[in-house]
Amino acid sequence: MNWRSNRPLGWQLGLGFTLLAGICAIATGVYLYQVREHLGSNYTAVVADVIRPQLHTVLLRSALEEFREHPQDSELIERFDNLLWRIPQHIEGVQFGLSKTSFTAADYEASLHRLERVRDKLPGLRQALGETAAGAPPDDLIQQGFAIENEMAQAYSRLSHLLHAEAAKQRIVMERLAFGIALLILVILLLVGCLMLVLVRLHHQHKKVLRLSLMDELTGLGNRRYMFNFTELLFEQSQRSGHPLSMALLDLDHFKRVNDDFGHPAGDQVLTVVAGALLSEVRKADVVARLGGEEFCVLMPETDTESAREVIERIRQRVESLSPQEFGVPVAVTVSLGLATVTRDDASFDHLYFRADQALYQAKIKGRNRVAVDGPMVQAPATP
Ligand SMILES: Nc1nc2c(ncn2[C@@H]2O[C@H](COP(=O)(O)OP(=O)(O)OP(=O)(O)O)[C@@H](O)[C@H]2O)c(=O)[nH]1
Repeated sequence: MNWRSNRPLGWQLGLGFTLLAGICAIATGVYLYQVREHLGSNYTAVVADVIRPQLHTVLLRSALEEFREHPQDSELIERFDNLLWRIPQHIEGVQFGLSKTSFTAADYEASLHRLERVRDKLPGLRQALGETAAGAPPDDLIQQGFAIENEMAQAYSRLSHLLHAEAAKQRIVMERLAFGIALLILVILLLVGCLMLVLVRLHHQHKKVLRLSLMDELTGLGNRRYMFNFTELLFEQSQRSGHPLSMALLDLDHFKRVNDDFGHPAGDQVLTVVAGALLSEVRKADVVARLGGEEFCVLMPETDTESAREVIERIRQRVESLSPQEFGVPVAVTVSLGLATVTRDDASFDHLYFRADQALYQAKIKGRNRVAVDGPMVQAPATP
């Protein structure tokens, strides 16, 4: 397993995306700070304040045109008077609205100056209106009225341009902001995706490490730790249910000679072939492990001594029948096996293990290549 090379990958991915997300967050923050002034201004209200008086400018002009035809029309005089009354109110509204925006005074100073002049001229226009109403010719009224209308038209037109330019800027700001937020969301999604990927990989690696920590690398069988994972459980189950549990220990005979005569790699090959043979002779429910060196173990749940003895005898014969071709070296390999089955006297699994080991010892000292059961020998020594 390439455990070492995967660790930096997860670390780099995490760091890379955290940095990217951090940079995006900082950039968005700085940008938001910069555009805050634009977004904070209430331009919509000012636009209304400017458009309304622009309409009154038009009304003023058309009323003045009417005065040429009907100077003493009382309805016209009343309408005109009403317009004059509203002009200062609108000027105040515009002044107030502009003060709430982020415009600097320099942006709208000239326009406000014109509107101030309009306000100053209004009393004179009112007086001219009164004189016209009293029967005087409307020339003075029309002349003063057009002068005021001209000032107002220019002032509101400049303000209108200013607001249009600002609205265009605001639109760009909003577009960039939307883009920035979309980018940020994308980065966050990518970050989450990558983190999930890293977690999945770590989970797989964890499972792999766990599996390898329980596996014998040479033979692919479980190792000593793997076997001890089962022992307590199987032993307790057997004690509780009263069902038999048998344990066999298998040890290769004179294995040292194989190493000495043909080298360690040949010895490894012999161990691997024996492990395969061992595995092929047991049931799926049995637990097979290599305890270390040339020693193996088979745990057989729900198996009494007689049945277990048959199994391990079969294993012994199978190993004995393996050909030198299968080992890759000219050797005849035999194994000795010790068997023990759980009894009422076994206080722990260790005791069962001890008895199986004792039986194995018996098989060895009686001449090897044989099966020994904890207690009496069940198989005659094989021919030397
Ligand atoms: N090739 C190989 N040899 C191993 C491995 N583990 C242990 N051995 C060898 O197995 C041999 C065991 O030798 P001994 O304990 O004397 O046992 P034996 O030669 O089988 O003799 P008996 O068990 O008494 O029949 C030693 O030479 C160890 O070096 C392994 O993984 N690969």
